[in-house]
Amino acid sequence: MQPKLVQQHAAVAAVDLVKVYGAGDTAVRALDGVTVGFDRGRFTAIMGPSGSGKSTLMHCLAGLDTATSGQVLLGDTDLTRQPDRVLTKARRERIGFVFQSFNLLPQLTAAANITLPLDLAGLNPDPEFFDRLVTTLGLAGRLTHRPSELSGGQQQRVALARALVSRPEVVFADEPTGNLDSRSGAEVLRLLRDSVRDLGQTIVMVTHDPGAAAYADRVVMLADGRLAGEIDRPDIASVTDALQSLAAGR
Ligand SMILES: Nc1ncnc2c1ncn2[C@@H]1O[C@H](COP(=O)(O)OP(=O)(O)OP(=O)(O)O)[C@@H](O)[C@H]1O
Repeated sequence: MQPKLVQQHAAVAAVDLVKVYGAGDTAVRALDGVTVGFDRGRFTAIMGPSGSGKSTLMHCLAGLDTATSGQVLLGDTDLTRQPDRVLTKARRERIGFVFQSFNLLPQLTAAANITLPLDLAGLNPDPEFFDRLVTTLGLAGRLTHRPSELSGGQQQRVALARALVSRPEVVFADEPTGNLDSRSGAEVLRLLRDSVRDLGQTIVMVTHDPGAAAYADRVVMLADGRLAGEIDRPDIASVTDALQSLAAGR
């Protein structure tokens, strides 16, 4: 696909992205020329076999890792051409993160964890949006609690509020339900989907779980560091079939 076409509706895009770890005989080509756009206001899941490059792609898209060649476009900004201080600012102000391990600060209350990225950027939360977010996420009665006083599902909802509160251009979610029981996991996935539907949020999620991917609007498949197909409006059966075909080398 032409880079211009990929970029047009994309909140974030990779253009001919290559990532090589190491050098010489032991070099690993984790990304081997990936061109893909992630549309604004959509929920996309990245899937593929273990070692296919999912985490590497997400880390490069989020400016957490540098690519060997190619471009990462966040809106009109080419992240691959920016000095560290610009990358740090972009990560803080334009991108939200949700990790498998929640990554909350144990000494801070839920409310302080949620507003931390804004505090670090010297910005104030929009009080109306903050209230709407914590009410929607079922956290209104938990704001003074510390992470150790919250269940896993509640901690992940705090992490989700933290990712959404600045209305970032993209939220990256890395196996966000990996540490949750199936009920709490389903709740977090519903909330991710609702934030796309109700707030117009753009979400890119890496997952191994076809059940989680079925909440997305689109699934992008990777194999051996390359794009290996995509599914529009996925369901569990179509995702499982595609993964099985990849595993069988078809
Ligand atoms: N820091 C690193 N140094 C060397 N090789 C690496 C490094 N990180 C990843 N790799 C290699 O790059 C390839 C892609 O890894 P990556 O973690 O992106 O895959 P993945 O699809 O996310 O895998 P998984 O589903 O197992 O998490 C793998 O072969 C991996 O071993």
